[in-house]
Amino acid sequence: MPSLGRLHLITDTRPGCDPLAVVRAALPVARADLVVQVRVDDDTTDRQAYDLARRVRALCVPYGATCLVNDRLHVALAVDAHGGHVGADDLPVAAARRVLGPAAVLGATAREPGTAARAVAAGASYLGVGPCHPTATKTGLPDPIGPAGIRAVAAAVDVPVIAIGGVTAATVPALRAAGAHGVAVVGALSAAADPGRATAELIAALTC
Ligand SMILES: Cc1ncc(COP(=O)(O)OP(=O)(O)O)c(N)n1
Ligand SMILES: Cc1ncsc1CCOP(=O)(O)O
Ligand SMILES: [Mg+2]
Repeated sequence: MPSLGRLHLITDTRPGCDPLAVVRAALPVARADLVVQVRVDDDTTDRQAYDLARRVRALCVPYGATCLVNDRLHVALAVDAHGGHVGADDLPVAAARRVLGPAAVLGATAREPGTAARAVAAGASYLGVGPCHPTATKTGLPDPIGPAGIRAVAAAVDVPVIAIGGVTAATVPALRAAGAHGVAVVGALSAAADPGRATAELIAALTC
């Protein structure tokens, strides 16, 4: 399995956002270090999710970037994405691995070592761990776990840990020092005035 990119761009499809514009800006900067996770609102139709995922995959491939689909693994298969990401409200990791097959990239959400270890045992290729810091992007989240939470999970598993939740370029160094392989962001890129420059700042923090 190829190494996993360090910067995970999670698409923001809220009103006023242009997810494809952000992806187009990030790709020439992050190239193969970019993972684009197609995440849509719950009220988005499968057809809309399919159309977005198909276009994201087509943009990613020439740069060697990875295209994943959040939650909707049938859409991941339909567009021949590189894999998917599941959490507690999605297919169990073992079932997701059966759906995607052994070669796919499969991410799972965890926030403590026990869940993390079980997800890896069930077939997760990487873990999305958080929320690390406060975020308004997703509601109903548990309390942030901070770099200490990342450290506890990273010590318990041998797959890449991707820190998520309130991540900015300024918070990357502490998350990396705690053991994170990379980070996942929504707002740091979707709300950036210059997503290309914001991508460069995140990549610099991830690779220095
Ligand atoms: C990299 C990464 N980590 C965590 C999540 C959250 O996934 P999940 O818990 O399934 O919640 P939703 O994203 O489906 O609302 C993620 N998407 N990516
Ligand atoms: C989907 C998700 N899961 C945990 S936090 C989060 C949203 C992260 O968004 P942001 O990077 O804007 O804090
Ligand atoms: Mg989910």
